Amino acid sequence: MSLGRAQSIIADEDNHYGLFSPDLAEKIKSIWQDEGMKQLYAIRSTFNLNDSVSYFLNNLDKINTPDYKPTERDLIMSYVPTCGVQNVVFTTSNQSFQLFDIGGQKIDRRKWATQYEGIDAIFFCLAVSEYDQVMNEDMRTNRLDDALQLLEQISEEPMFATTPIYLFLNEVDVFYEKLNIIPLNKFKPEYTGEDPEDALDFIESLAYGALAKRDKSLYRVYRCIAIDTPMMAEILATIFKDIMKRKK
Ligand SMILES: Nc1nc2c(ncn2[C@@H]2O[C@H](COP(=O)(O)OP(=O)(O)OP(=O)(O)O)[C@@H](O)[C@H]2O)c(=O)[nH]1
Ligand SMILES: [Mg+2]
Repeated sequence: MSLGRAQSIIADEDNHYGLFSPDLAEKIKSIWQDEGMKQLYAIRSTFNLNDSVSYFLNNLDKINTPDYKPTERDLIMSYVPTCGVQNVVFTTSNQSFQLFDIGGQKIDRRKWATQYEGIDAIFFCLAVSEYDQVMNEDMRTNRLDDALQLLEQISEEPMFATTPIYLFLNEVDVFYEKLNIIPLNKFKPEYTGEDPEDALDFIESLAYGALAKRDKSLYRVYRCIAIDTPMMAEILATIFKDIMKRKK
């Protein structure tokens, strides 16, 4: 029955954008409840499905209304790939900051380094949960290996020799959830630990390895869940204080 519903959703291409008809919304909800779908969702990383899909499908009734206005939470949960470089100016603790948000996709990386002389800090976000995933760009390169290699490259870039790097080991929640289904040693055979903490320590040790040639005072490592706003507020407050202290 679900297969028939799925096929009719795919065929109904004209109604994929904008408000879904009640019939289409019901079909989507019914498929989302399907047992097979639950099993498929548990292995979503094998086909690079975004982690916030459950959030939006669980909230379909709220979203699929003509006067729907996204909440702050909805915006945090949405994935909008950064194209090129986004320049954001914001104020915190009476201090203005300029942030260059650089897309992590390979195509955006060509613009790196050459433009960023004289910056006060680098924020590097590494998704620890991506240990089993490949890059969309080539469907081959392991995402964790790629991120670690890029971290090492930035860490050793002469232009950033005195720039502090704040490394976010992000998506710890997804990482813990995933470990039960996809063992870490399947992708990192050298990992011999047993519990989730060992696994995170192991990933952290890989990150320290990538930063090894850098003076210890020039980087800080944080484990985090970016969608946990209070957690991020606390971490970022510490970081912005640290940046200001370094500038004095
Ligand atoms: N569960 C969970 N989801 C997260 C976490 N961090 C980010 N996400 C989700 O992952 C997606 C990340 O989106 P962005 O922050 O736009 O991604 P990005 O890293 O800037 O990606 P690019 O712009 O392509 O480089 C969003 O759907 C977030 O809700 C996390 O710690 N836990
Ligand atoms: Mg982005």
